[in-house]
Amino acid sequence: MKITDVSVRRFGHTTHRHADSAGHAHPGPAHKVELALLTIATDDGSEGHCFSPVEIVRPHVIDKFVKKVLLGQDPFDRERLWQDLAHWQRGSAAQLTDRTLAIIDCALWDLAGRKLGIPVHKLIGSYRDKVPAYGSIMCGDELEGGLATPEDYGRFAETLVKRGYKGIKLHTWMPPVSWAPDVKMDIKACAAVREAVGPDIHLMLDAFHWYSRTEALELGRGLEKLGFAWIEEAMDEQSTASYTWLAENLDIPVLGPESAGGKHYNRAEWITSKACDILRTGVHDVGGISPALKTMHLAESFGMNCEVHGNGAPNLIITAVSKNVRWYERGLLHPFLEYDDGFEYLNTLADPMDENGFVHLSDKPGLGEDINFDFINDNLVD
Ligand SMILES: O=C(O)[C@H](O)[C@@H](O)[C@@H](O)C(=O)NO
Ligand SMILES: [Mg+2]
Repeated sequence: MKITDVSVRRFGHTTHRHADSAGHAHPGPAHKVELALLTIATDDGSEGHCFSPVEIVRPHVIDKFVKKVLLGQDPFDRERLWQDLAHWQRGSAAQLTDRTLAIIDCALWDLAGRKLGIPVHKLIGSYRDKVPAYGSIMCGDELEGGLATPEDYGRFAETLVKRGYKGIKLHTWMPPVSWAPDVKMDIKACAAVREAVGPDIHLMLDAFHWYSRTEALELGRGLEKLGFAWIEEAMDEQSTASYTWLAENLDIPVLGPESAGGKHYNRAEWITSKACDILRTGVHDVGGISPALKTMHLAESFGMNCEVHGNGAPNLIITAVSKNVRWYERGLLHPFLEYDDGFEYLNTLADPMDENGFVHLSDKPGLGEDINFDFINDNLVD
C-alpha cells in the first residue's frame, strides 16, 4: 500500500464566530469563512481526511515538505513519517509548523481506521467510550447580556449546569476589551460562577496569558478560596521558570503548558522543572495524535494527569484512550451561540453530549467525523 496523493479542498461555510485582534473567539453576525479538508490517498483507493485552517495546508507547505515525505510511502508507517516531517521543520525556516504535522498525522490515523473499518480510539486502545465534558466559556466581552459582567458569567454558568455540564472553565476578559486585563475582575467573575453553581461543580480558570508572577499569584490565591480545580495559562508559557515559581507558591494545581512549543519534549521539561501539577497537551499543539499520546504516557509515568486542549474529533479521541485524562474541553461556549447546532460541513456533531455531561465517542471508522462531502464539494473555493 503506497501514498499516491495529498490534496486539499478549500470551501466556504457560515459561522457566527469571529476572532478578535488577539485571536480569541467571540460571537457576531453570520459571515462566510474558509476551511480546508486535507485528503491523503493511496494506490488501493483508501483515503484519510482531516479538517484544517487553510493557511496550515497551503500549497507551499504541502508541495515543498509534505508530499516530499509522504508520496510513495506506506500510510501505516505513521511514526516514521511523523519523525521525517518533524526533522524537516528545522530547515523549513519556520514554514513547517506543528499544526501542519498534526493535520497530516490525523489524516493518517483516519486513513488507517477507515481502511481497517474501526474507530481510531479502538485502534489505539480505548479506555472509555464516553468522556465527561467541561464547558469552556469564551473570553469575556463588552456585549450587553453577553459575557460583560461577573453576573453574566454566573447566569451563563447556571445555563451550562442545566445543560448537563459537571465542569466549567472560564476564560475571562482580555484585550482588546477596553479595561482588561484585571485580576480583581477575574476573581469576581469566578466568585459569581461559584456562587451560581454551588460547591459540587468543578471550576477552572484559563486567564490572560501575560500576567506577571505577582498578578498570577494574587489570582491563584483568589481561586484557592473559591475551590477551583486548576489555574491555566496566567503567564507567558515561554518562561518555564515563572511557572515553577508559581507552582511552588500556590496550592491550587497549575496546569500547562498549552501554547508553549516543543511538543512532548518541552512537556517533559515542564514536569522535571516542577512547572505544573497537571500537564497539558492538544493534538494541534504538539503535532498530532501520535505525539499527544506520548505526552499523556509521559505524564502517566509521573503519576500526573494530562488534560487535553481543544474540542473536535482528534482531541476527543485522545481523551478516551488514557486513564490520566479527566475531561473533554467542549467549547468554546457563549450565551449568544448554540454550540449543539454544529457545522454545515458535518452531518452530525463530532462531540454529542448527553444530559449528564458525557460526550460519546463515534463508532464510525477513522476519526469518526460524519463529513458532509456534498456540502464541501458544492462550496469549494479556488
Ligand atoms: O486563547 C484563547 O483563545 C483560548 O484560551 C483558547 O485557546 C481556548 O481553546 C483555550 O485556551 N482552552 O484551554
Ligand atoms: Mg487554555
